[in-house]
Amino acid sequence: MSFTPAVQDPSDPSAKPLPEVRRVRTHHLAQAKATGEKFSMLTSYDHMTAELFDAAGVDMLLVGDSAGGTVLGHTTSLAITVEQMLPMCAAVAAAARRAFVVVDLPFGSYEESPEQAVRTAVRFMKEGGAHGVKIEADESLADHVAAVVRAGIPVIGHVGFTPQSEHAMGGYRIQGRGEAAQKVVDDALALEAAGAFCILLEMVSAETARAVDQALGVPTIGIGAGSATTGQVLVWQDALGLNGNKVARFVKQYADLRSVVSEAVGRYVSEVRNGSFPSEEHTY
Ligand SMILES: Nc1nc(=O)c2c([nH]1)NC[C@@H]1CN(c3ccc(C(=O)N[C@@H](CCC(=O)O)C(=O)O)cc3)CN21
Ligand SMILES: CC(C)C(=O)C(=O)O
Ligand SMILES: [Mg+2]
Repeated sequence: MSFTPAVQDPSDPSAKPLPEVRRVRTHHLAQAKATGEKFSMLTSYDHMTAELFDAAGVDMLLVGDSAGGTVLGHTTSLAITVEQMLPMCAAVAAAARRAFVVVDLPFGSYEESPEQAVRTAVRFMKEGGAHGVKIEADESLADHVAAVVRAGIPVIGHVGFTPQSEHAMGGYRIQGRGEAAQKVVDDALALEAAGAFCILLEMVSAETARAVDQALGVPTIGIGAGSATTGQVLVWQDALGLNGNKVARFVKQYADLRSVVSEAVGRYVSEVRNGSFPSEEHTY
């Protein structure tokens, strides 16, 4: 998405001072669907990656509950709490100049009632500085989404494979195959009717994702959902090759940060061991 310049080469001598950056807004994402432009989303859980990804032109930053795995070392999406995610959200929001910052409502923080969903979403907007929230929901939670929307909070509805329901779904499985495609379409339509400004599709066939995108007026974001969606999202540690675990087939690795970091840290360790660091120039 290109409505405002996002990237500038700092070594370009003809570069003008950075213009005021215009924030990505929900209507820009709606426009992108209308004009056939694509937009990018990447997760971020801290200030420095948020600043980097924002400056590199990422349109939306997601403070995902995937932080449970990538930051806290959990093996499930179920354990991370609101109290753990709030400071991550605040750190990302403080760094994002252009990107639209979305935070996941974690498992257990929105299912009880529309009131609970509003209360949690308000905390992320107020204390976390988020610009919107993402809620894993099907048709049956549409009234929770509607209540959050009524509070003036932009909501992304997350359908298809929803990791917080992994036990109910029988594990990490591709959703919406064959006859199950209609359920994904119905869930997405119900969340759109509830006021969601965007629908995220996780691990559904490209065919199902295309059907959902065509059925909806609002834009879609995909992860493991093919290329028909208006936006794409990946977990940053997966996309940049920092994740040492096996990553899903939908991940493309744009860098190999593990080898960059291992090599650099290895040199640091050996220079400390052999006394060559610190040298004169790093000494007062
Ligand atoms: N680091 C990380 N990356 C993610 O993409 C991610 C998270 N964490 N946490 C929350 C959810 C869970 N996600 C995942 C994680 C793994 C698979 C996976 O292992 N998929 C396999 C099997 C799919 C199948 O055939 O049913 C694959 O090889 O793609 C899928 C989605 C996506 N999200
Ligand atoms: C994988 C994305 C969509 C997510 O929900 C997360 O990072 O938690
Ligand atoms: Mg999530």
